[in-house]
Amino acid sequence: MTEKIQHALSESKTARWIALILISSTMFFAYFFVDVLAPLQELLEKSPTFWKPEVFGMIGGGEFVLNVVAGMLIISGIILDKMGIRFTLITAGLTMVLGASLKYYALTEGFTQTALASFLGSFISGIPASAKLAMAGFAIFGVGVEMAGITVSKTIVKWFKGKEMAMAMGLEMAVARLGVFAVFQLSPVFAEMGGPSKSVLMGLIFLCIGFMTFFIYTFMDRKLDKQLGEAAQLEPEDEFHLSDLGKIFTNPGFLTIAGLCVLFYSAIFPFQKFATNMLSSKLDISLKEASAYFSYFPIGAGLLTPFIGWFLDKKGKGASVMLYGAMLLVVSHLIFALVPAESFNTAIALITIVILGVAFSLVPASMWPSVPKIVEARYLGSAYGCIFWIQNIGLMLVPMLIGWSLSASNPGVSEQIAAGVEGAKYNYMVPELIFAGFGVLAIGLSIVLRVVDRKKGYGLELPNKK
Ligand SMILES: N[C@@H](Cc1c[nH]cn1)C(=O)NCC(=O)O
Repeated sequence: MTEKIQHALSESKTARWIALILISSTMFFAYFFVDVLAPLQELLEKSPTFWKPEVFGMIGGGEFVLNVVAGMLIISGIILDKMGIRFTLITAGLTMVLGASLKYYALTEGFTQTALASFLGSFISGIPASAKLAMAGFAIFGVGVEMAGITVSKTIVKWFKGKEMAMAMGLEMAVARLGVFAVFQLSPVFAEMGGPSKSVLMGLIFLCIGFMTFFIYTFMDRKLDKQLGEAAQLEPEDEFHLSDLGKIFTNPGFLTIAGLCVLFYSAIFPFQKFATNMLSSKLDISLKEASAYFSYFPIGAGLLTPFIGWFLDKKGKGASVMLYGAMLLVVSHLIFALVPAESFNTAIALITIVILGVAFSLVPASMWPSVPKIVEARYLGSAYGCIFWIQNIGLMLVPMLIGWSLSASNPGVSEQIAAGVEGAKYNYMVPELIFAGFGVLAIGLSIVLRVVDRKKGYGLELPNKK
């Protein structure tokens, strides 16, 4: 058995990195689609869609509805542990393409003429028919993207455990963040060519390419499993049981990391949806320019993440790094909230984006490789599923909260924007203070995590590389 492991494909550096490139490429396209409408908030507020900030926030949160309410993320984790990596990757890829196709259809002219559009427009008149269908499509896509995320994490553990695991996870996230960079650069350009539906169509085409890279990877995965043979087969007592969910939800390390995860990411991903409009309002610049500035946030974070991962593999200090990330998160959101528009300029905006980008590399780089240290390998997929489920509750509700708080703290502005009033813009102080509040709570939980780690001996401060 030892010999089999020694000759396994995962022992070849080249094979490991090829596997990583293939699965990361899909995540590039998936993250592109996640934020494809983010730079287009103001366009969507106007004709023909008329999506107010609350509706825009609801669509953003809608991505996570099925994962949270129907428990799809927990089910995805169980599917992963029971059915394996190959089956789950293909299912995730197809689900993303299906959901994205629906979202695209919702924004086409063709849809507005259909009986479905009349039916969807016949109830809850504050939410346009296009928004309702787009939300349904995005919710289906959301099941796929989260299923893909947990499967990719488990796949990286399979190939890199005991080797360059944090660095590999960091690189995967870097490639995914490049997808966010690309979308903030390209989505406004595509929208100029044919409106928001053109941007979504391009995102859909990219997702089809992403499905192909997942598919190609499955051949490597099959080969690795064949080579490992019985070494890869779990003993009956090692199999995943439903009762393991109880173990996950009573594990103090898991609960603290999950809490930290929902707080931290609630101040990042929902912020991404509103950041273009916030920068454009605060700096008084066009959406295209604001979107281009903001694109440096994911790319900066992405470039730094593998280096932080490399450091964590060599030196450890994972729990402390999460604390520093939470601190930087608070600093950046407080700058966005409290520096008045008259003093806020491009330099301050870029410096603040860099601070937030550093936070966005410190926390993910240390958080995801920490999970295999606190749970057993046989239910690792379910543990990732459960963490993402808790995270998705925040990602579902926070965009709605932010959209609502933006409208409530700026009475009459959305009506002015829809009517095309020159110079009408939002003040983002209240939403930014809400984001900073999540960061403060995340600092508290990072401190708790360090205490729990010391008490339970998870080794979160130890290097990953043996
Ligand atoms: N929930 C996942 C994937 C995701 C990205 N945007 C919305 N959902 C996640 O948080 N992955 C970890 C990361 O740091 O990207």
